[in-house]
Amino acid sequence: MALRGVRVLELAGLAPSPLCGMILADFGAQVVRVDRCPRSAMNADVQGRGKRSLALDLKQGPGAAALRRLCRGADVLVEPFRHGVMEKLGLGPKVLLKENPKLIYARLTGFGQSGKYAKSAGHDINYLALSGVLSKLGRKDENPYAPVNLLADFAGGGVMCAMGIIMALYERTKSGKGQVVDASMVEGAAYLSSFLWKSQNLGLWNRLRGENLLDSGAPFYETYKTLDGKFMAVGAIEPQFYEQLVKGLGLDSDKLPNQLSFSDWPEMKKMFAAIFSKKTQAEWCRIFDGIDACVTPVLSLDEVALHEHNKERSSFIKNDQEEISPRPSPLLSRTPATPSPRRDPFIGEHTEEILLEFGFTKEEIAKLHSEKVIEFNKPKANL
Ligand SMILES: C[C@H](CCC[C@H](C)C(=O)SCCNC(=O)CCNC(=O)[C@H](O)C(C)(C)COP(=O)(O)OP(=O)(O)OC[C@H]1O[C@@H](n2cnc3c(N)ncnc32)[C@H](O)[C@@H]1OP(=O)(O)O)[C@H]1CC[C@H]2[C@@H]3[C@H](O)C[C@@H]4C[C@H](O)CC[C@]4(C)[C@H]3C[C@H](O)[C@]12C
Repeated sequence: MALRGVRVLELAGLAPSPLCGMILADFGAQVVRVDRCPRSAMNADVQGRGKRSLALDLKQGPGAAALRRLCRGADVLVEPFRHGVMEKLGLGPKVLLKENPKLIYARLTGFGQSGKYAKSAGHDINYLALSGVLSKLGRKDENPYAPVNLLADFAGGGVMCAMGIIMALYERTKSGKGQVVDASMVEGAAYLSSFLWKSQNLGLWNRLRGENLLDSGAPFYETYKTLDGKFMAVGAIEPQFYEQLVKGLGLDSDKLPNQLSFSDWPEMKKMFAAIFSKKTQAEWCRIFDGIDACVTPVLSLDEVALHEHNKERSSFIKNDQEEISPRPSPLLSRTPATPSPRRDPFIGEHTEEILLEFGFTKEEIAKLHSEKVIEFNKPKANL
């Protein structure tokens, strides 16, 4: 696997950093999630695939010292806290990079390691708002709408951070040096949305939110409800695909307004909606499958794995617990990801084995355990 042999320490955080760690684990890295200790009531990380868990109290001196020792044997550290927390623990980049100059020290935050908000709390919607991107999302005459926590937390956060780590690992193969990856979700969300800025002069965004080509303004770039209460997604932008769409709907384009006649779009949408509501999703699929009209069914999370296209590519996988989730992407031809089929780790499940691997003696481990700096959580063997 592409990242085989890379040793990652992921300090347990909320959604973004766990995705970053899971991506690295899926592509072969050995990821140790450092969980808080004493253990919190529930494990909030639902992206623990392929990771192992070490429960370590960083607020106790021996706990912070233990993490420093772990970092001396690691390639990557991912920390998900607001700016200044690691420094307060005596675990800032200056300390850890001095002890291990090859360490990739990834800092995944909302606002970055500097600036007015660096120490402020926030969540996806706040970062998306500050990036400018949220202002472009939403339907006509409605408030801006954040698409779940996908754009800042995951696309602009976890994925961007993983990309930064992998770039720093590649650079290290030439320089032999580590560095700090300052991954701000505000900047990550904005960066992946560069198209919004770069296409300003194309006339794509001249109108109010929800009245443009790609933001639910156009009748040919929209979702429509079907007779059975499901939906079809229409993305027929180019004239040749739009022509196929019109034909599939049983209309004659010669009798319709010009495709790009903005003022006619609202009426066109009503007409398309009325037509789509007359047939079931399956009936529309029989009409549009196989023709270039850019029309696809809106599938639920339960349906995706059963769709023939996704089945043919094994785009969704099942783990030992019969849980379905997306296969890691992209698909590398020679060294594909091999996502673990095992359940996610319990907090502290691997504390002892990890410390032994990193050179701690049994006596040292016993002392840390007696001082409640670490916790063990060996699951009961299934009898
Ligand atoms: C699923 C829900 C989340 C959805 C995603 C949401 C929409 C997001 O946007 S997540 C992205 C949040 N932002 C960032 O990650 C940016 C960077 N991080 C931060 O800005 C902050 O961490 C923060 C704002 C997110 C949180 O601030 P907080 O003050 O809590 O923490 P920090 O200032 O960073 O400091 C960390 C402190 O912790 C100490 N620490 C860390 N590790 C250790 C350790 N190993 N040992 C000892 N101490 C440690 C560190 O020293 C710091 O201490 P100080 O503060 O004293 O310096 C989920 C959203 C809410 C979840 C639910 C909730 O948490 C309650 C339950 C908790 C339970 O455990 C699980 C079930 C919950 C119901 C839980 C369920 C879900 O996870 C949520 C709903």
